[in-house]
Amino acid sequence: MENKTIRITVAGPRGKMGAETLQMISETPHFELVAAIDNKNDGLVISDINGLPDLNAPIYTDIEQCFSNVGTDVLIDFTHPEAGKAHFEAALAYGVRPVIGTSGFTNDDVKGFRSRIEEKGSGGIIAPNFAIGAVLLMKFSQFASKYLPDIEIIEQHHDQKKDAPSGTAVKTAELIQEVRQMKQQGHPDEQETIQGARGAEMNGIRIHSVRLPGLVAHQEVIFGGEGELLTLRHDSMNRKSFMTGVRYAVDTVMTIDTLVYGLENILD
Ligand SMILES: NC(=O)C1=CN([C@@H]2O[C@H](COP(=O)(O)OP(=O)(O)OC[C@H]3O[C@@H](n4cnc5c(N)ncnc54)[C@H](OP(=O)(O)O)[C@@H]3O)[C@@H](O)[C@H]2O)C=CC1
Ligand SMILES: O=C(O)C1=N[C@H](C(=O)O)C[C@H](O)C1
Repeated sequence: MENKTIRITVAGPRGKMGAETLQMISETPHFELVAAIDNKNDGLVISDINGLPDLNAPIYTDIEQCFSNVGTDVLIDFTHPEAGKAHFEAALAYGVRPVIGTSGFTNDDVKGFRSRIEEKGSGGIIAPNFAIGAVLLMKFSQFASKYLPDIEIIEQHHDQKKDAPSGTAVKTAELIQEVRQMKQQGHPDEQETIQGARGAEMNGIRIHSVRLPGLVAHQEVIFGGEGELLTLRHDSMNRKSFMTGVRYAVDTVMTIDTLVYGLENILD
């Protein structure tokens, strides 16, 4: 049976993830790019922008105007948290289903998204990481943490990343917290002689953020036990690595009436 065409608007089309998403849409027969939301280039079309695919979709700076003019089923957002929150609200107001890849949201932001989706009876997906291997790393880490509860997370990203720690590291710590007894790690009297030396702390787990040119998106979760270490690692070598998950999220969001936070909740 042929898939019904899904009409998609992309927010952040000039960004690293937005541009890759446009390419993925153009290669997916049942996806149609109907518009893009940018913070400039209002009135142009995607093919007017150097380096973007040859697509005729109009660019809007005003998302409400976009949704009033252009019938959209799904909004894909890869921008930054403030814009993502505004875009999420606008999508719900116009009956558009949000698929949000932007990271840097707080716990309260996610709670807010959930209650807004429930009020509207709509469907939405927020995924801190769309790479299948990264989702597996998170689940494997959750499993391992039952047996090896001393854990440190090291996430490594390109130096253009604005948020730290990464959404993936935060989600990993959240998944671990669901099964691991609260535990303060390290020596109880440990002191930092340089602030930040031990990284950020979440639920008793340390998270270390590395930012360097040359990196894309990488994460290690290190488990320490008596006389043994376990290291789980995932590497995204390019941004195509996220596209299988984005495609899957777009198809899935059309079939749900709740907020899904994390791709692990919808993988079979
Ligand atoms: N879930 C996942 O699997 C992944 C998530 N991400 C997350 O996605 C987000 C984007 O990442 P990335 O593409 O690398 O970042 P980029 O900085 O390359 O792209 C962000 C784009 O959003 C644009 N933008 C900012 N504000 C608005 C707005 N109000 N309306 C429309 N566009 C806007 C920026 O424009 P300008 O440059 O003019 O400010 C820029 O073009 C980040 O939060 C990142 O952490 C990244 C990779 C994978
Ligand atoms: O900014 C990025 O690049 C990435 N951001 C997401 C995050 O914060 O976890 C996902 C992936 O790590 C790439």
